[in-house]
Amino acid sequence: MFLKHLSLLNYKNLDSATFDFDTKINCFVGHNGVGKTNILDSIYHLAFGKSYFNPITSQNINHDAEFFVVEGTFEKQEKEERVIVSAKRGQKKVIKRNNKAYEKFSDHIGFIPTVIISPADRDLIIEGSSTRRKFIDGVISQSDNIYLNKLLQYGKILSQRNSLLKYFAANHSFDRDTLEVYNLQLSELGQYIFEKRKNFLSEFIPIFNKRYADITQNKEQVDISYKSQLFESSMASLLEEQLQKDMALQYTSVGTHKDDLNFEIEGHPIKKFGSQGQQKSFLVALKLAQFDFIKQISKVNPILLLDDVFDKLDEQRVAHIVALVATNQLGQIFISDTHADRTEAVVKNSDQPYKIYKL
Ligand SMILES: Nc1ncnc2c1ncn2[C@@H]1O[C@H](COP(=O)(O)OP(=O)(O)OP(=O)(O)O)[C@@H](O)[C@H]1O
Repeated sequence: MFLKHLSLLNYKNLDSATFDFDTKINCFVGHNGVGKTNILDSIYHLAFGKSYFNPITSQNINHDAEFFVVEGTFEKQEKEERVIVSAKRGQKKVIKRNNKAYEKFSDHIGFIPTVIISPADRDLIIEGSSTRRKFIDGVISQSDNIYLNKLLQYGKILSQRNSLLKYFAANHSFDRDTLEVYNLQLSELGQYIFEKRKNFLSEFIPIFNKRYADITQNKEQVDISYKSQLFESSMASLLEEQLQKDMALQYTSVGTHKDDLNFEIEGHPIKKFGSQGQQKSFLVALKLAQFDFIKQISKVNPILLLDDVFDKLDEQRVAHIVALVATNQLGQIFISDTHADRTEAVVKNSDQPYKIYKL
């Protein structure tokens, strides 16, 4: 699968641009702030229906414009697929595939398998648990639409249950039957999400470990483990046990929305004890494992977006990625970089066809 053609209108700082891409390597080079990352992000937008960097749609519209349009023509299993994402200020975003608008954006997720490696990935290590939940949910959802829909349903019921708890507090009331309806649904969905995440991680972690060992030549031992309250108790029992606390807090304090991942190096949290280089290797391994996992399930090479990696990674890690490109393990790749010479040297080295766009 590859992106053949991209056209942008008023997407962030890009007023109007069109590209005809190579099926292998495409590089965007230019000074800081010219819009290289924004081009990669527009491709991400076609795949996920939102920006990787700024999920607020209206902020992706050029400051001086009323709307943006991103249009991509992909070739997937020898068929041409046209995806258009457009947004107008004050209106709902529209995503179309072959001229037909999606009713549910979630139906589009996974259609254009895509992985991004970016300096912003650092949030996965330094930020709170929601970034790590989003990561695993994103990887699973790209290959499992049922999971994505259950996850969305869970979020909806959770917020309804929280509203109910607030209503009880505001009105000094309690209605066990109504609460029970939410508990039942939340328990079923939570249990499903827990099982899926657990099974996914049992497959994903060995892939990740292998990628980390390849990048670092087996230098140190890293690990990912799944942290969930559901290991101790079923979702239904947790909700029951914590009812008094939830009533006092006026929100649901237990469930899969509290899950997290432990990222460790030699048995210690990588956030506190990993060097910068080890953290970078960890993140690249995580993303390449995402690539492998999606490829294994979808049977196509995901599009790989490499944002600023040459600037932010050291030589050894860059050499590793280039070697992957050279051995043709990857599919179509988009690279952004500030140094034209460096990019050219790297991609020439890979012996693969490429195009360089100077912005
Ligand atoms: N909605 C918007 N309207 C106009 N400009 C925007 C909008 N959102 C972001 N920008 C601008 O886009 C520019 C950043 O573009 P981008 O991140 O793609 O740069 P880059 O070429 O990748 O730079 P670097 O090499 O520093 O990463 C900034 O100048 C930013 O202010």
